[in-house]
Amino acid sequence: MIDLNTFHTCLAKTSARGYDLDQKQKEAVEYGDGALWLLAGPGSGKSEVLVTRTLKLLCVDSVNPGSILLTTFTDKAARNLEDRLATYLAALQNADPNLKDVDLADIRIGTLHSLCNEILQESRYPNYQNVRLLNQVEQDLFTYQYADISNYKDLAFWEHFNYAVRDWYDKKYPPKKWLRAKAAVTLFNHIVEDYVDIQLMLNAGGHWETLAKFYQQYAQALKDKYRCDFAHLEQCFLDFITSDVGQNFVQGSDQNLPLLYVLVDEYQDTNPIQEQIYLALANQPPHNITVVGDDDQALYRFRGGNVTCMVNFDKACMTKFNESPRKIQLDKNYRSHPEIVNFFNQYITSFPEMTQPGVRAPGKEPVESASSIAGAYPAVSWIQTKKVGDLANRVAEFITTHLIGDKIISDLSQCVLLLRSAKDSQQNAGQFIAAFQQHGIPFYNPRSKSFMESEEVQCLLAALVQVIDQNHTFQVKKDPQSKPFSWIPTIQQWFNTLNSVRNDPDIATKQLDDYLDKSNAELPKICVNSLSQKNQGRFLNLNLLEIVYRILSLEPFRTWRQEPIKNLRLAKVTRLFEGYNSFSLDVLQSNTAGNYIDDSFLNRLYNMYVSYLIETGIDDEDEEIIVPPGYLPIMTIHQSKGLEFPFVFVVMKLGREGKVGSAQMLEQTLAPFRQVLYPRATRKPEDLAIELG
Ligand SMILES: Nc1ncnc2c1ncn2[C@@H]1O[C@H](COP(=O)(O)OP(=O)(O)OP(=O)(O)O)[C@@H](O)[C@H]1O
Repeated sequence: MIDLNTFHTCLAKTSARGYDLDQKQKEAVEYGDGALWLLAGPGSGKSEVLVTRTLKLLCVDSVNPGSILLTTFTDKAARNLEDRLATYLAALQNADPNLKDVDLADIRIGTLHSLCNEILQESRYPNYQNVRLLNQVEQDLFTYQYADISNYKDLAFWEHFNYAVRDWYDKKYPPKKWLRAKAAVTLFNHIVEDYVDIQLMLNAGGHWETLAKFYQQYAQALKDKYRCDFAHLEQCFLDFITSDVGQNFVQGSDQNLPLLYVLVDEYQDTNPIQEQIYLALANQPPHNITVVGDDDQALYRFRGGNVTCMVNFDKACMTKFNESPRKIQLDKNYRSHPEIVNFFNQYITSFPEMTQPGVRAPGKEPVESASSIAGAYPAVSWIQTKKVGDLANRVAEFITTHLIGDKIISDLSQCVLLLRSAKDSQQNAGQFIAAFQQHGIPFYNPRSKSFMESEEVQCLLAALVQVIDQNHTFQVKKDPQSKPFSWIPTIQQWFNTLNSVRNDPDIATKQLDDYLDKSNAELPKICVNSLSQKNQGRFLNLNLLEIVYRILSLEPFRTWRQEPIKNLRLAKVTRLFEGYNSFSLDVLQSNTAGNYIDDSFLNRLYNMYVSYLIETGIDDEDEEIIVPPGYLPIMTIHQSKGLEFPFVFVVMKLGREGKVGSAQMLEQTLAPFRQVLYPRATRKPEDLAIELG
């Protein structure tokens, strides 16, 4: 294989990384056997080090790729690791043809969920046989349909867990069914991910006991119906890995190589059950586990990420392996101007809560500036106004007169505007968009419209409703209290959007018009005619998903699907229908006379599925954003993760830092029920630390 010096020299070439690693980075790459705890500051090259360490194992130490598991928090980050590995390996293979047999395809690389699923299937683990893995939407639908908690209307119970209920405005009444189902999903996921001892919760009595029983019913329903959600996938994997069969997997067998190295990126976003999994995977001496993360960049608390795992990795190793990990702090920042680094150091310790013992990783030194960016200019400054509109105007003026006027940037895509939400409503990006338009600043805001507000999604849904509900019966549907359903105006809005598209002379809608007219008249007839065919009764062998596919094959959807953002959204609707379809609830049915689709079918569709889309909204945070030249991008901090910009505007409300978020409330209230690996402190504030460019 290749020797260490040649390895470093080759990667430092411009054809690969383009710079040599510093001493601490190299130390981390070269570290031998045992647990390694890499505490990294922002822009300190942590992913770079993890990738280089993996390659060093492969190319210098000749470790078989099949013995390495490399994981991170999101699919996007996993793809990024894969890309870097492939680029650098190609450079190494060029330098040394002996490395040509190193095959990255054999590394187990991906998010933990994807790896757990893959390994359990490969190993044919009996408890995970013939199980359908539910995605987020399917878990919501499952809970709505099969979890008893969704029908539980006890006001005192929901008040007790009110921090888990989103958008519950009228607290005089229990939350509506969809809000209850969504809150239940949050609570159940946390129970599993926080590694809660359900017996402790049962013993606690009162609302906790009620919750524990509801959880047990939900977990049983999953089993009975051969479904599994992501949190239970992790639990199942932990059971597997700690079983004899699982130990065979870790130690190697005829079927697979032993798992010798576990490397985890973004460890600050790990949750307690994942922590258990990683420790179990590395349970064999010499415990080759490397974790990399920055406890000041824990962004995914709302998805169950729990920064205490990163902060206490030493305690976890001591408890589990009776050994301390080697701690290396990557404390040089290669990305930002020294003034930004200074600002960051002060900002992060400016909250009293962040200086409490056990809240940040022990002995963490301030970040040192090491970037080549220099110059005596105010690298950090702020604009403070009372009204958002004034702020938006000042930002727009700053961009036109200073950044462009003084030639600080050569292209708008070198800046980014970061907001809590990029939606174009007044309280979010709306006033910035107005100010940019006024100042002639082209902007790129792919998430300006929420998923459900976008033209293509509304048209697709309206077209589907038009096909199956030709009489627009949705307009007169009433809830159990005989009040019109709150989602009716939204469906009407979809129709307004569809009609304006159909009336637009510049958009080709002939195919769609024909299909809608024809299917409208024919669909119920086909349903009723199938009565005579092969005992199909009044059911038609056609489901909603097939109608969705049909609509998508017509203009204007064909053209829309050529546009990446629209295509992503349309594909997502299709996936949503696939999820709905998997419940086998949507068998199309007509009335006996064959002139309209049966009401019970429509009621289920509207009450369960359409109201889900409308009331809970769809999250499209994770899609990759590619910023086009010439445009100023607007995005959320989560969307910007992994991207670099020379100039960053961060919009924040002063004073919100002390607010306790719902995820944090969950973390704190569940803490007494958690199975204790070691004692840990929890953080008080929302702890959102962000890096300026
Ligand atoms: N030793 C080094 N010399 C010069 N540049 C470096 C060095 N190490 C890292 N960099 C550069 O610093 C930047 C940050 O690297 P990388 O993206 O790996 O950091 P990170 O710690 O994962 O970032 P983040 O904090 O955003 O997660 C990159 O542009 C990288 O090329």
